[in-house]
Amino acid sequence: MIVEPGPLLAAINSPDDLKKLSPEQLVQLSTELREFIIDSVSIYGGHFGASLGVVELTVALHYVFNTPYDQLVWDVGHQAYGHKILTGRRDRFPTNRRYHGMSGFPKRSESEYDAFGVGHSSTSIGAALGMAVASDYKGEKDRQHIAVIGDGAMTAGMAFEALNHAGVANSNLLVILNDNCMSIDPNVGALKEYLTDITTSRTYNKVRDELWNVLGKLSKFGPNPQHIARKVEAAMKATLLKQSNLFEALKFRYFGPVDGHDVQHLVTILNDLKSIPGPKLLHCVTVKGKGYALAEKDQTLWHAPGLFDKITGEIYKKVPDKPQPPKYQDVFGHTLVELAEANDKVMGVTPAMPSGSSLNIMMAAMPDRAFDVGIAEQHAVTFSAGLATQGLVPFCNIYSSFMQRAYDQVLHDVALQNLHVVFCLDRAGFAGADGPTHHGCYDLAYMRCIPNMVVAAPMNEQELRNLMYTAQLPENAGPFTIRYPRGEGVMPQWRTPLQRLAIGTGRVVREGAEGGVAILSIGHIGNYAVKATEALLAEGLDTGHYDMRFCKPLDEEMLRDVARRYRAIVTVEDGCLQGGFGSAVLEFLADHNLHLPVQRLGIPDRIVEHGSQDELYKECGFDAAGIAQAVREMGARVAAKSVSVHV
Ligand SMILES: Cc1ncc(C[n+]2csc(CCOP(=O)(O)OP(=O)(O)O)c2C)c(N)n1
Ligand SMILES: CC(=O)[C@@H](O)[C@H](O)COP(=O)(O)O
Ligand SMILES: [Mg+2]
Repeated sequence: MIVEPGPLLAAINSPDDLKKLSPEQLVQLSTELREFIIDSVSIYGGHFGASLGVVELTVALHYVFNTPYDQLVWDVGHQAYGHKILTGRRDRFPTNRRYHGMSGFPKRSESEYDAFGVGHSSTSIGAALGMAVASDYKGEKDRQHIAVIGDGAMTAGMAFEALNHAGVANSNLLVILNDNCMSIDPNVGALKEYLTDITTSRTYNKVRDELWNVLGKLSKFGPNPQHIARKVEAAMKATLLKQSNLFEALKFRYFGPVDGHDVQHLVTILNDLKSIPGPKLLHCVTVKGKGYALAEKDQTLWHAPGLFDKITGEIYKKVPDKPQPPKYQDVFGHTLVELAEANDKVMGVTPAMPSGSSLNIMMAAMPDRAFDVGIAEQHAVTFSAGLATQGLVPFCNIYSSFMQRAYDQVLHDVALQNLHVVFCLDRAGFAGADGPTHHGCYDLAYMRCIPNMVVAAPMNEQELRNLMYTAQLPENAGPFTIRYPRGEGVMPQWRTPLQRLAIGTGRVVREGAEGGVAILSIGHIGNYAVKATEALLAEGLDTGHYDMRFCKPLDEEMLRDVARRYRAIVTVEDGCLQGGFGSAVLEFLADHNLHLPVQRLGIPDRIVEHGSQDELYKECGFDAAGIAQAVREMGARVAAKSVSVHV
């Protein structure tokens, strides 16, 4: 099905075309752009509410500024669909987030209009400031630099680090704060309260109302005391908002709050701001999901709803004919509550992903023991460390790729002090359609090299539960990482009894023929190895399979047995090959003089783009067919070697 753009939108192939419209036509264009996004996302999927919320802002920005010469940086980039459509990518939209298709986020390699590659939050101000300082250096005085950042992204330390720098850099930087009072879930924290306060101007309104009343009652001010009051009010507003304004305190000129859905007013304001040099912030108030009633109402659900019927609003769900396995994230969420009910030391922490991690289950059941700390991965880790110093056992759940932000905190605040923090890294391995910014490729490698750290990955729901149970036991006090992928596991009946696992022990999935090949897998990808061994058996190749469960410490006894029994090994991980699980196996074999050929399967040393998880496993050669092929090749290799030795 093709989505037809409205007549104005159909004629826009670049911002130059947009600039031919009159300011009055921008209202109609905004309606058409919004319709196009609704139609497209309903059919092709992707992020939804955030782009709807910035339609007018997007139109106004490209209308007023001279992009791409003026540099426009979108924070996170999940709201940039309108930007992509107006900058020559309208007709590519059906490929959005598809394998080999357009990226769901701005990407420098995709368009000159994408000034900065994004996906992770809170980078926009720093990047735009870097561009602004570079322009200063090059003498490009006329060049504008704009960062569009949401209220959620503004909660991160990185955003404040950049504001702190920009305030004294005096470069030509415009920060647009897109304040819709939402993150993916409702935004949290004191900054949110502050923004709500200045948006509704509670303090100012209160003082103004009191003054108004007093003056209205006093006849001694003359026939129209409220005329005087208006003048006083204007002066008071300027003083009150200026003196107490956080951004003004950081040496930004603060403008707003303004209605972010009034496109013509936005054009006027942006034109005015263009001529004001130095750091300035425009506070826009918008509605996430604007223009699609259901998305305005349930903003979390409609952040990225999947495919839906745009008329009825029904979100399509596959109706299975038999019970399906749950998502790993839900197993985490329910199991954590179970553990917390039995152990009053167990706590939960998420940096802004309560729904995505399913920590919201514990937040609802035990609100005093589960915390959304905002988009603040570093803080989430150090906060967890603080809890642990007091004998509590925090489960700090962070998406694997977002944890990259908090590496020093894991090392410095947790591992060095050997604190009992359990890191649950969701979205480990390929994240899928979100692409390289979100793939959790590196965690096995980056966690494995940290002293005191246990690193484990479950192959199924039961193992996730058992690992979580094991991790919180007092005997395992110390840092403990459990990583698992996006999506479903394999066990429809997943509420298995909780069992302690001995640290550093694997599990024999299948004992293969002696002298053959053994597959060593870590985590959920082991299920693809099961399919491979079944296919190989049908060909007469009886292949061993070991679910190692722990990347650190490795099951050394199991490895010695494997080295004795088989003549070659294939390791499989949905993580980077450099320094990951396969590397750990190689190190062990080398360190113990165990000489047998090893083929490592995993994520190669290059950027793997977006696509479905299965497409990416295939691309990297570790789907079931790829694993089976590697075993065949290893089998042939050792067979050839033994023939030549005997000859
Ligand atoms: C470092 C990092 N942590 C978490 C996320 C996940 N994430 C993506 S969008 C988002 C909410 C952003 O809220 P806001 O900036 O207000 O934008 P809105 O969706 O409201 O437009 C979150 C938490 C991320 N992309 N990057
Ligand atoms: C933009 C962003 O970072 C999130 O919206 C992310 O796409 C969520 O990913 P999941 O769908 O895996 O929770
Ligand atoms: Mg927001």
